[in-house]
Amino acid sequence: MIAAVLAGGKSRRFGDDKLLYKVDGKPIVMHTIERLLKAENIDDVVIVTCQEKKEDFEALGFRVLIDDLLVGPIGGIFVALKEVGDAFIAAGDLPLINPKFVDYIVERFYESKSLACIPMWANGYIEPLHAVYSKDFLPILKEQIKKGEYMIRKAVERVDPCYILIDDFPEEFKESFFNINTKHDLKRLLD
Ligand SMILES: Nc1nc2c(ncn2[C@@H]2O[C@H](COP(=O)(O)OP(=O)(O)OP(=O)(O)O)[C@@H](O)[C@H]2O)c(=O)[nH]1
Repeated sequence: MIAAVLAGGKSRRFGDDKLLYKVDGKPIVMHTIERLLKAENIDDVVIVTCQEKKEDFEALGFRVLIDDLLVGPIGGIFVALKEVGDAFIAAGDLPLINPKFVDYIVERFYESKSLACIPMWANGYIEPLHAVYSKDFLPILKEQIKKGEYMIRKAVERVDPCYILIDDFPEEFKESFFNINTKHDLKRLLD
């Protein structure tokens, strides 16, 4: 399966583009990508970003898809599924993403035959940017985007997704969801 890394965000909370910010000599997005490529079920990575950042991300050596909807992550997922079919969708700012957990989610997706396989916390909060979606989810995304309803949760609730209860997993799997929003979040990575 292809992993599509969303990289069309504004990084308002971070300041400059957080995905290109270097930690240990490597852009944060490369930390995410290298871990994704360690997953046995991931064959390759594509990056979904806006036209202006195309070259910056191409320089990393991966295929870049252009998202010109720019309506938030839901638009990035739409572009990815349209271009590559079923995909593991990951935010670019997940430097601790766990390859074994990624493999587990992909396996559950194949077994469940659902349109989406999404991790969920016990309080009902979902992690839609660390999840697998089927290309058959495209018409639902299209309708939601057309309506101006950009919350991924709303699209997901229209199908019967396979939810994976995160709380049942060990700490190293939970770390997979640690994401960078501000410069302060970098501290945990560097510790
Ligand atoms: N392709 C694409 N990716 C997006 C879009 N919006 C956000 N992303 C990506 O989705 C992931 C999560 O984004 P956020 O951290 O919530 O948003 P952000 O815009 O990057 O950051 P803030 O401006 O601080 O909210 C990041 O990897 C973003 O690059 C979009 O419109 N298109």
